[in-house]
Amino acid sequence: MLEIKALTASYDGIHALRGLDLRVGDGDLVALIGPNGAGKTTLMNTISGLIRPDQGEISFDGADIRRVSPHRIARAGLIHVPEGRQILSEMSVAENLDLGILAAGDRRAGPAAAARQRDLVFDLFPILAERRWQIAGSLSGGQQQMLAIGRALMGFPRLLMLDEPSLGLAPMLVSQVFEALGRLNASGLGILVVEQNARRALDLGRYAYVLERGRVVLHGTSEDIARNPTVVESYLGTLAATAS
Ligand SMILES: Nc1ncnc2c1ncn2[C@@H]1O[C@H](COP(=O)(O)OP(=O)(O)OP(=O)(O)O)[C@@H](O)[C@H]1O
Repeated sequence: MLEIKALTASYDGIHALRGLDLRVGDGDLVALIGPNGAGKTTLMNTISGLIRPDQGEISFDGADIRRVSPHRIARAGLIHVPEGRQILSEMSVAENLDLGILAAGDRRAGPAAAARQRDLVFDLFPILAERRWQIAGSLSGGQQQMLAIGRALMGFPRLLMLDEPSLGLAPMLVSQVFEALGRLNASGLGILVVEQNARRALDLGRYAYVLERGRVVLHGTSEDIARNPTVVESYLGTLAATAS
């Protein structure tokens, strides 16, 4: 589904991605972990067309998307929930969800399919149904994250990319959001998720990539990564004390 080869990207000549390979198959749930500055956000922004790569390949369903605009990438079914959520805080929950339909473009199904998709979002996050007429900016951080995911779902994604969906969320809300991601994946949706907390990432994903300084330094099944001595020492050991 998503295939990345030898990808490089930079900011004003400073390399952020240095020859990165990654693959997300149909219906996979893949977690990206790594320290601050490893390039996780840059990778997501490059995949979704917000940053032009210097070199390398990015293909989605076999099509080269390196020079494709972000809205066309979303139309193809690759939808990005950026870090910081970026919901429209002056608009209601319902209006934010309706805007998500635009991402589907030509793939947009009729009103009946959109209504079914809205029901799916409300089933996944019942609080959004309760608050559908509320101004989005008045939601809690966790509810805003649910809205950001809900809005992305309204674009009928085939691969959903999420950048740190747990950032700033209370542990109970993290569990709710991750449980929702697990349910979506079980229904066939491909998911690529950046998660700062390695323990959570490995619990969530079936497959994981560890990024450091713009490169993949390790990848494998979550069980294998969780047993890797370097990961245990660098990520799990120190995080065990702070993990919720
Ligand atoms: N807009 C920017 N301008 C210049 N350099 C940037 C910019 N954004 C990121 N960088 C640099 O690119 C590298 C990768 O950053 P990136 O934000 O992709 O890492 P990350 O793994 O997502 O880290 P974090 O967990 O802190 O978000 C870092 O060295 C960072 O300082």
